[in-house]
Amino acid sequence: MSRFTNRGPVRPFRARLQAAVAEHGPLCVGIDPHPGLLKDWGLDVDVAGLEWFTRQVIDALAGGVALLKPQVALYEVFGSAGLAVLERGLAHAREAGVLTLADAKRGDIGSTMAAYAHAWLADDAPLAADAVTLSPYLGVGALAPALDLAVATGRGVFVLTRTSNPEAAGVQSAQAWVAGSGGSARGMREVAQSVVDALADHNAAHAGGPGEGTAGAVVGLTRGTTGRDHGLDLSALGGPVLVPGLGAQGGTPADVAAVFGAPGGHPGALGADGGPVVPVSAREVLTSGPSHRALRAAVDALNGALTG
Ligand SMILES: O=C(O)c1cc(=O)[nH]c(=O)n1[C@@H]1O[C@H](COP(=O)(O)O)[C@@H](O)[C@H]1O
Repeated sequence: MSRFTNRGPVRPFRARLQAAVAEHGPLCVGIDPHPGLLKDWGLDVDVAGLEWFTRQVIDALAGGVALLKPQVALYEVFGSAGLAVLERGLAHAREAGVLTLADAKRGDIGSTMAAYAHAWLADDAPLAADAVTLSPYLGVGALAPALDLAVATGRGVFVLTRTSNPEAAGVQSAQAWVAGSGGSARGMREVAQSVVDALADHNAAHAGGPGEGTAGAVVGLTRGTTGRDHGLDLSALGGPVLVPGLGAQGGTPADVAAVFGAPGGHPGALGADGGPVVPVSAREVLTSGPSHRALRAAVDALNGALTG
């Protein structure tokens, strides 16, 4: 049965994200159950610990945060039992009314991509989330099954453009020849920018329709970007921007403001219909658990600093 049965028309993911950001602030909290965190929370590093950790984060933060981003890898390490925990966690978050972004970083050739898309974005999929992260190394065009399914089901995708890890620069900053399509011109362009431009073309094709703003970009915040522009032209993106790198990776709320302009989506920085900008923190927030009150306080403090 469709998860949207009896819910009426589905609002596009970006509109739902914008509403959640307006209500709670821009922060996305990563649910990253690292073994060290499980131990710090007094849990065993096993499936029961994973389940308890996941449930506590959701119970503590549903109703207080715009977006939760479970890190799929940290469930996969437990095999099928770990994926079952993730499945139950996604269902619990859905019931609790908090948006979820499955951080699976999928990307493959078209026919396989269709299966990945179904796994994370179809109404009847056990692991369906509100959005999923994608990797464009096989070409942004290869991601079409996911972008199209997200449009059809009112979900979203976040595609890696400039990631927060230093090793990425060699690939993402390389110059690529772009043949030009949609609104983007022919010519040489940074790989990261060519991905942004392809996402902008997708969003432009769905502007004003049910798939508006489906394609988001991941633009990492790192120590290296402090005080500088992120070096991408996001003005035509027309979708949300996920910004990992806060806290454990060295980024601060001041860096978000410096690099992206006003937090939460700034019309001047992203174009009139761009955003919202959604900074991510996992470990920095999670280390304050397992107390629900402390987790919520950590989120409130970060949201305050991001919007202050
Ligand atoms: O797609 C992501 O979420 C992501 C992209 C990126 O460029 N950098 C990055 O750190 N992430 C993810 O964001 C989370 C960051 O976790 P913390 O460094 O603990 O806040 C991890 O789950 C990463 O896999």
